[in-house]
Order: sequence, then structure tokens, then C-alpha cells
Amino acid sequence: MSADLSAPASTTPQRNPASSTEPRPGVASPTALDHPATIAPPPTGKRRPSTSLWRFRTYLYPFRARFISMFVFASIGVGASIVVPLVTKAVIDGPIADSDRRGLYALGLFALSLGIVEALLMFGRRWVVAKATLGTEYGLRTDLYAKLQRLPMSFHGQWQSGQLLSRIMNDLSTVRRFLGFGLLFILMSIAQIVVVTALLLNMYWPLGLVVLVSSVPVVLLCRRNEREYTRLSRKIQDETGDVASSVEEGAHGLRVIKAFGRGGHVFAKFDARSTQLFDTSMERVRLVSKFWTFLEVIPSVTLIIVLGFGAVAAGQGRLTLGTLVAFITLMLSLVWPVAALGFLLSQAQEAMTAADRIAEIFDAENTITDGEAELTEVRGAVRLENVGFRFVDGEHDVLHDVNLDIAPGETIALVGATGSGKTVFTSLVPRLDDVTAGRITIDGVDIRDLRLEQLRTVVATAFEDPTLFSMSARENLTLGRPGASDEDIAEAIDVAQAHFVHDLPWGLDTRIGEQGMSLSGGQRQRLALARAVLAKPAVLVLDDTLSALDIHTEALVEEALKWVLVGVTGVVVAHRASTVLLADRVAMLSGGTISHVGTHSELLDTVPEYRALLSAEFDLEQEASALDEIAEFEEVTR
Ligand SMILES: Nc1ncnc2c1ncn2[C@@H]1O[C@H](COP(=O)(O)OP(=O)(O)OP(=O)(O)O)[C@@H](O)[C@H]1O
Repeated sequence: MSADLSAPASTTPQRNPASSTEPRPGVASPTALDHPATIAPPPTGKRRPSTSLWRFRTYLYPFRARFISMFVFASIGVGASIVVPLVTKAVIDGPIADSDRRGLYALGLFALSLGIVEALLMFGRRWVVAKATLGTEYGLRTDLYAKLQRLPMSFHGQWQSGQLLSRIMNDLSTVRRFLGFGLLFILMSIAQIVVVTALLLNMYWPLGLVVLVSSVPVVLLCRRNEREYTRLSRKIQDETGDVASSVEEGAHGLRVIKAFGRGGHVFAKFDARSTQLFDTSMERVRLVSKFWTFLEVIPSVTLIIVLGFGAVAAGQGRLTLGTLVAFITLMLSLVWPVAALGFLLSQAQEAMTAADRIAEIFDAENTITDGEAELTEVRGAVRLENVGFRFVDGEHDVLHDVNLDIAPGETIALVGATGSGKTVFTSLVPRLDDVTAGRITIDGVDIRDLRLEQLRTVVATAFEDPTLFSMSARENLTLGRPGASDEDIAEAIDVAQAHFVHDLPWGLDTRIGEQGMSLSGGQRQRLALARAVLAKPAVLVLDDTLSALDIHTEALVEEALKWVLVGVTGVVVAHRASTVLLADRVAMLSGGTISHVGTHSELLDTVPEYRALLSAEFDLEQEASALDEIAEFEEVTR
């Protein structure tokens, strides 16, 4: 008997495409577990862990035939292993005592057949169980990933991605190991202990009683260790998540770490977390070692007692030699189930805490839920009515009383100081976050009433921090419109001035490195911009997408954007006068609300704060163009 110790594969979490993921056929529906909770659960669970594991039973249903076969095979196998000592007894007390050669062959053949049946059943059990447990793990993992995709940005802001990674990989594997191995053997061990003890009592009750009494300290010890083992298991699982977070942050932030020469500092932090994990794991090993030692001692002591009393009883003729041999063989067959029970119960505890950690994600409140309304003809009129927003853990509103009417086809430039809430504003339109006050409508329909899939087709967003996925440039581009034609792709590339993709080694089929790190910041932004443009939305939201472009490329992209924004309702976060000029009107964010709306020249004339904001940018532009001139001069004079 061997535990399945296959190491879980690792993966890197990436930002979500906004689409929801449909459950796969043959896999339990995610809604089976998607109970909305009133508040997001804390990272450490307070519920009874066994409840979480029990909830996941629906994932076993598609494989019930296999699980039932597994139990049937295992039960027959255990039955066969119990019958063999009884046959031995019959052989010793019958054919051997009576020198009956034919009887000896018959019983010997029977015992041999039992052994073969047992081996075949073990093979059958392993074969049927593999698909069932891997399928259960697959179903759970798919639904967990789908749930993560549906959860709002506020959830992902609160959770470390390493913790999510450790739950979706390690904890799920722990649950799978328990379902495929631990649970079966706990039940089989208990059944074997009960049946064999009953047989022993029936064979010769005084010795049976000795065996029965010896199980009392085992049960007591299991109960005593249970709480401590659960606590340590939970701690180890949380600390594994912390280590995964360190690795993930270290890998993503490697450039910053190297640039600041903080490798030693970051390593020390990682080392501290790893050491903590090592210490807790050792603490659990110590607990288990003490427990096991005790469990190993009990059967040995029992065996000595049984052997002593058994020999005396056999000498006095109170039991036959065959019965004594069968008694001892049966009793020895209990050593493994009794000793394994401790390990199996620990595995059960571990699986329960793992299930608890997984349930915390399933229980997280999905605040961004699908509406039912559908826009038949999209015009793209966007209206914000008394909109307010506060982060879940925030103490004050980031936005309040925001009112704005954007006509179909109109472009609004959103201008405001750093931290004034521009990014928050842009995240509210595609419902990456939901307003906490007021409402946003598109063509008069509250966006919370719209089907999310339609909303995110109507609204396309390009972010300040352009996330690219580990896939080809083409796949990255067509994320929002998978069926886009080559002409559409070429047009979007043209608009976003992303022609550099054609110079990549395999052109559009070049795989962009993890998080697009093999591209420059400006290239990534242009690709992300092309992605948003390609989606052909009615409402295009650009959150400072021009910030990483040099002045010349920015001018080219801006020129192209003029054409993109024709006939599209646009919200463009702008820092520079040149970007503002793309818009029909400017909305200025100040003090958490839209303080002024008007044309660029109106605001320049009447709002000193606006003037100050843009002139600061103008100064920076002047500085940048001066630097460009110096660079050009150096290039020429080199
Ligand atoms: N997850 C969060 N939890 C709490 N507060 C946040 C969170 N994210 C942003 N904020 C706060 O919300 C405010 C608005 O942030 P936002 O990113 O929208 O500013 P911004 O105008 O886009 O700034 P910038 O021009 O620098 O990009 C800031 O004060 C910021 O600190």
C-alpha cells in the first residue's frame, strides 16, 4: 500500500480576462458550491473543517460507479485476507493433523486462489480509482478557477496570489489523495479491525478481550492528537501559501529587486518564511513520530501477551494449535490497519483543513453578479448618476456624487491629479468594481442589470499597466474578439501603431514572454491598446494607455486614435494636453468628484487647478523633448 505522492505542478496566476467560465460537461456545476456569503470570509476558517470536505461530495457523483466498484473491490480484498488465516486453521487442524494429503492439496489450492483474487482485486481497485480521483480533482480545480475568474477585483486585491496558487494546487492534491486513498483505507481498516476482533473474540474470547483492550489507548491517543495535528496542518498549508507568494512576487519583481540591489533583503524575507515552514513541518513530524512510536509498541506488547497466554491455553487443550496459529495470524493482520489508522486519520485532518481553505474561496462573496437585461441596439450613451465608490476595506469614499453624461460617439478626457480616482472611475464602467452609491447606465439601462458578457463586449478597456499573457501576439490581440479576421487585426495594429509585432521572430505567432516581459513598456502598451481597439466596442475606456510611449510614438498613436474614437463613446484618462485634445470635452476629477466639465479651452481659461495640472505635464513634456534633443545631439556628435 503506498500513498500517492505525485508532486503538484506549478503555475503562475495571471490577471483575469473578464469573461466568466462555463462549467465543463461531466463536472459538477460550480453553482453547487457557489453559496453567496454575506461577508468575505477571513483567510483562516472558523467553520468545522469536516463540513467543508462533506460539501465537495457532489464532485464524486459523476464517478460514483467507480467509487462504488473501488469499495466493492477493497471489501472483497479485505474479506479474502481475513479468510486466508481461517483456511490455515482448517489446514492445520484438518488435513495436517489427520495426514490427509488430498484435503491438504484442496485447501492449499483454495488458499492460493484467494491470494490470486486478492492481488487481482488490488489491481482492479487501483485502476478504477485513478480516473475517479483525478476526475474529482479536475472538476474541483476547474470550478475553483472559474470562481476565481468571477470574483471581483476587490477580492483579488485582498488575497495574495501565492495563497490562491497553493490552494488551487497543493490543497486540491491533498483532498484528491484523501478521496482516492485515505478515505477508503480508513473505512477498510475500521471494517477489518471490527471483523477481525469479533472473529478473535469468537475463536477464544479471553485472548480476544486482550486485543480489544489494547485498542483503547490507540483511540484515546488519536483523539488527543487530533486538535494539535489539525492546527499544525492548517499552519503548514497557510505558510506554504506564504512561501508561494514570496516566490511569485520575487519572480515578478525581479527587475526592481535587482535594480535596487535588494536581492539580499528579499532573500532574507523568503528565507524567514521558508524557515518558518520548515519549523512548523518539523513540529508536525515530531508529533506524528511520537504518535507512531506508541502505535507500533501497542501491537508488539499485545502480541507478546497473546503468545504467552495462547501457548499456555494450547498446552492445556483449551484451544487447538490451528486456532492459535490462525489467531496470531489474524492478530498480526491487525498491526498494519491499527498503525495505519493513525496516519490515515492525520491524512483525513489534513484533507479537511485543505478542503476548508478551498471552501474559503468558494464562499467568497461574488459581488459582481450577472444581470438579465440585453441591449438590442447599442448606441453607447454612458451616464453616471450620483456615483460613489469606496473600497471594501476603505475608510472613506474614493469617489462621491459623480454625475456625467457622455453622448454616443462623444469622447471625454478624464483629468485629475495623481490618486484622484481616475483608474477607479475607469474600472466602474466595465464593472470590474461596482459602484457603492448611485448608478451607471448605458443607453438608459443600469449596467448591473446587463448580462456581464454583453457589457464587456460593449465596453473595452485598455489599462495603464498592460497585462499580456503567455501566448502568441495574435492570441493576446484577439482576447476580446476571438474570431477577428486578419484584416481587422491589421487595422487594429495600424491604429495602435503596434507594427513592431511584424518584426518579432515569428511575427504575430511569436509567443510573448510571461507577462509580456520580453517587450518594452511602450510595446506592451501598444499591443494592449490594439487589443482594446480590435474588440470594436461601443464604449472604449483608455486608462492612461499612452503613458509609456515616447513622444513620437504617442503622437502617432494619438493621430490614429482620432480615427478610432470616431463613432465610439470614449473615456480617455489624460495627463497631457495633446491627449486632452483628442476629446470633445474634459471632466476634471478633484476632491473625489467631477468638479468641472467643459472643453479644454474653457477649463484652461476658468479653472486654475486644471491649468496647473496640465502646465506641470507641459513642463515635463518640455523636459522630455529637451532630453530627446540632447540625445539626438549626442547621437549625431558621437
Ligand atoms: N485596493 C485599494 N484599496 C484601497 N484604496 C485604494 C485601492 N486602490 C487604489 N486606492 C486608492 O484610491 C485612490 C484613487 O486611486 P486611482 O488609482 O484611481 O488614482 P488615479 O487617479 O488613477 O492615480 P494615477 O494618476 O496615479 O494613476 C487613491 O487614493 C488610492 O490610494
